[in-house]
Amino acid sequence: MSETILQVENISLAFGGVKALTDVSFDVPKGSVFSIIGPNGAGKTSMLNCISGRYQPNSGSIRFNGINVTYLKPNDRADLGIGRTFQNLALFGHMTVLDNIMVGRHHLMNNNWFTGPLYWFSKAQKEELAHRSEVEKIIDFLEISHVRKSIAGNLSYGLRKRVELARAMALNPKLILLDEPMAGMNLEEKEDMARYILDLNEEFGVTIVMIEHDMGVVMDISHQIMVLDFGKKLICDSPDKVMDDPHVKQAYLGLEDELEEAC
Ligand SMILES: Nc1ncnc2c1ncn2[C@@H]1O[C@H](COP(=O)(O)OP(=O)(O)OP(=O)(O)O)[C@@H](O)[C@H]1O
Repeated sequence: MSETILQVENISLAFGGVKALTDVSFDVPKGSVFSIIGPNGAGKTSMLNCISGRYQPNSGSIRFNGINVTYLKPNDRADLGIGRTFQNLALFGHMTVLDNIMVGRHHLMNNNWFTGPLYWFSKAQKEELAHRSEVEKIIDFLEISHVRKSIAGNLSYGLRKRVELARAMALNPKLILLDEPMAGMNLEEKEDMARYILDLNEEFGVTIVMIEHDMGVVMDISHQIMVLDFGKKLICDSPDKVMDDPHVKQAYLGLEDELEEAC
């Protein structure tokens, strides 16, 4: 049986009277691509936010590599190896691509406001160069070398999404949370992004938890899919079993054609 990297148990979360999540439990196997799907407002982003630490659930627990992270701050979870990208782009638009990715690296740096001024005299310079070389590897992997010095805000949407992935990778995550990585992309950009996600998973061994609305992509690259509906888990299984499930078809009523196509 494969090892579990993320164990989510009985998570419930409410905003006032709105129940965003009700008693949701699931396990993510280490090294897998795990997708969360469901209609609008089903609780997908809320679940990602509970895992990253942006939201604290009202009840339940989240364990990462056996460590209870339920009440840890987002930065502490990042230190343990949980990285993420956002549904709406969260890059520094006025900074270069390179600087945006270096920001993702900062939590791994020992250099700080105190040692920074000693840059030329201390280990800080060496450290900066080592980090820079790691960042260059990521830039090569994601094929964004040609825009490394460009201002992030001036890039096409597809490229900005790729830079965001690069920044999340810079953190050296063991688990990466992707919130709609292909939203707003054309077909070619989607194919590229799907390939990068698969390579990240297969070559770098990073576990992926992804929210994505494009059912074709979800079916193609996921090992497991969890379906949420009105904040509750409907099913969590292999892509084929999920798409055959009558409750899933019911939740996606009106989207049967899309489901058929994806199958
Ligand atoms: N910060 C918040 N404050 C109040 N209500 C919220 C907040 N975040 C989410 N909700 C509510 O919780 C429910 C689940 O929202 P969530 O964004 O998690 O769904 P989703 O499945 O990601 O939707 P979508 O596919 O549209 O992004 C919705 O009813 C939403 O309005």
